[in-house]
Amino acid sequence: MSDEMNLPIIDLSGYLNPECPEDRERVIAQVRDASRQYGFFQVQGHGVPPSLQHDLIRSMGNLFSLPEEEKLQMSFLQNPCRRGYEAAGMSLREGDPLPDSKECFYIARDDPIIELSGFYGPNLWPNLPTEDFRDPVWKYYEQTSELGKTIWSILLEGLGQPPSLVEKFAHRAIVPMKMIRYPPQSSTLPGQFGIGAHTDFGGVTILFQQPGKDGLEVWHEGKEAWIEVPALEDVYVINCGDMIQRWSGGRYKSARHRVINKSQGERLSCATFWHGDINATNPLNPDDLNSETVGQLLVKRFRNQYSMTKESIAEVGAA
Ligand SMILES: O=C(O)CCC(=O)C(=O)O
Ligand SMILES: [Fe+2]
Repeated sequence: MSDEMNLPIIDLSGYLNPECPEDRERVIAQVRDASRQYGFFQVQGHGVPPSLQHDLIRSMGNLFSLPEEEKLQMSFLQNPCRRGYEAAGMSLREGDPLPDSKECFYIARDDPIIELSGFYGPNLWPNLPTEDFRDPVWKYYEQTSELGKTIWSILLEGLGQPPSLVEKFAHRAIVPMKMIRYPPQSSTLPGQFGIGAHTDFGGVTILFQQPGKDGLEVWHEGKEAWIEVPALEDVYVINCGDMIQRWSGGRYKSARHRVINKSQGERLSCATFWHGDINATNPLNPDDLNSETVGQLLVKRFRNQYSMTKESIAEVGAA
């Protein structure tokens, strides 16, 4: 069941380049209200150039059209830092009848040395000319990573905190980026989702939908309805993950969402997840009894999917 509701579109330029103090305050209030009501909102005036968004789409096309065999050689399951390729049909959520139809490619911070169970380490890059993938994708990563941190500052200000509080958990922030391809719905099985209903588990998600390729739906608890989020040119979808919901004492929501590819052909999207430092605990409430860190959350998420050793789990302090 869908509904007439729309997620607000917020113009971030009032925060990034304010002409008067009211501009910033307006954006902070809009972000706060949307995060309370929906856990989701859309933004324009975000500063990521459209040309870079187009370069990302082109690069993702180059990657996903590589032969399946070559993609499988980059499997993230064989990579010590969980970077690389996830084939279609590999994610099955509890309660879903069928696995997701999506295929993905993961990158993250690029560190020369593998540390802390691979949460820090080098990326894996496909064998494509650098201008056809690595350069534009990295540029895009850096820009959306910056945007993620800015959104965190705005969210913190909405809770009456100074924007600089973000620096407390941004020393070597964990920021994975997931490039996603959804096959045409006609080539999926009946009842199969592009990505089944889930909440994001961590911090801020910066989601880019290929313009015109609708498919994202967000659950509105109050109305008990799925809100369709159109894929608009130069507009990002932002949402709060479970960690934000917890850190904010429930003031900001982490809303369930899913993807059913509504376009005729394939659909591309890209999610940058700005979580925070691996050992970060709730900066809003040092007395929070649930002091789960970003690293512990990540381990929880991954331990079913990967064979993580006891030692590597202990390294990030997760029993
Ligand atoms: O592709 C999309 O529109 C949403 C992706 C998503 O929800 C996720 O990767 O967590
Ligand atoms: Fe998600």
